[in-house]
Amino acid sequence: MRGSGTTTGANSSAAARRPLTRLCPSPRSGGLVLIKNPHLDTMEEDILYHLDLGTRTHNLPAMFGDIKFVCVGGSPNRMKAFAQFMHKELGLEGSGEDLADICAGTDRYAMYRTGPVLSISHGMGIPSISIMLHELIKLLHHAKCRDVTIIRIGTSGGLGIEAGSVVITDTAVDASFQPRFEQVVLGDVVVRSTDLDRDLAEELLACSKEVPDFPTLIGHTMCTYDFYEGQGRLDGALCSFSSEKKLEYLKRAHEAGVRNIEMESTAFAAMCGLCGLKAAVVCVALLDRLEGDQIRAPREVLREYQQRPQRLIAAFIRRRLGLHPPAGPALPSSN
Ligand SMILES: O=P(O)(O)O[C@@H]1C[C@H](O)[C@@H](CO)O1
Ligand SMILES: O=c1cc[nH]c(=O)[nH]1
Repeated sequence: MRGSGTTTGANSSAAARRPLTRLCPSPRSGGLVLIKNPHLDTMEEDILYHLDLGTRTHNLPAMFGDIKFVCVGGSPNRMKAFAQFMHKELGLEGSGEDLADICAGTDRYAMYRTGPVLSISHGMGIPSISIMLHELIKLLHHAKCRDVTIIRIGTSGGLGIEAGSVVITDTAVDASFQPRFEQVVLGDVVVRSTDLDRDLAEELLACSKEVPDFPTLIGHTMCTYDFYEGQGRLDGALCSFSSEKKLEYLKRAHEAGVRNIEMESTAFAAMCGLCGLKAAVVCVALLDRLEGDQIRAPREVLREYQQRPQRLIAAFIRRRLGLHPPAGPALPSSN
């Protein structure tokens, strides 16, 4: 049974860590989403402010109760393109071009649904994805969704892999290569596990055989709080280290099993894992960070790279729904 984490005082040593037991999950969820907040039961209404949805204003079970796949990614346009692509891949009526943004009342996040698939943007970085996930997980809970699989489809910097490769994360690690997510709660550091679903990662790797025109691999994903110094880049507005130190760090990451670097996976893995959601992270590498820092590939090439995780996830969802073998060579639109 997973607890919600261990705590340390913000300045105390690791030895002082003690388990946080008050929010332990029930082991029997029956496929429902597990909410680890006793206060929610006492609320008459829950306003999902950043999604522009709420339990009084919307019939969440009717709107979302049959959702089985949730896909998240940084960019609103990418997640719209993914929903439209999935609409075609599922053979649903109409072109899918007119799918409406369910969160149109706010410009924080964008959300689209097609069939049993929900596609949502989360912005850049842990604070942004964390806010979205709090509200999304509560939405799935209020809607009484069951057996939901959630996948982050993103971009990343590769480590020792060819640009355009797709990495399925087995373990999300922090910038010290540890499988943990640290969140400050009431001044204490709460440490949460970043386990992802191994079987799901293997299932996705098996599906990658259906999209053989790019390399797909399983590896650790390093999650950082910044794109520039935080990822060992020499090209930010600030840089406090040498090119030798940078390469030494990235090589150590590679030796620890890291194959790509992005900015959301530890928070995503920790929050989804604690709430009983089967979760995966699938990101394309836009460059090999052992070869440089700047993303130099032309926009067209980058657009095609971004479609790769989408195509893999489409093959996975089709397979799960029994819509196998895959349809023709459709491609997501250019976002
Ligand atoms: O899902 P995306 O492609 O936004 O994820 C990565 C990590 C950061 O959010 C962003 C940095 O460019 O890309
Ligand atoms: O290098 C990269 C590319 C995309 N996203 C990241 O976080 N890092």
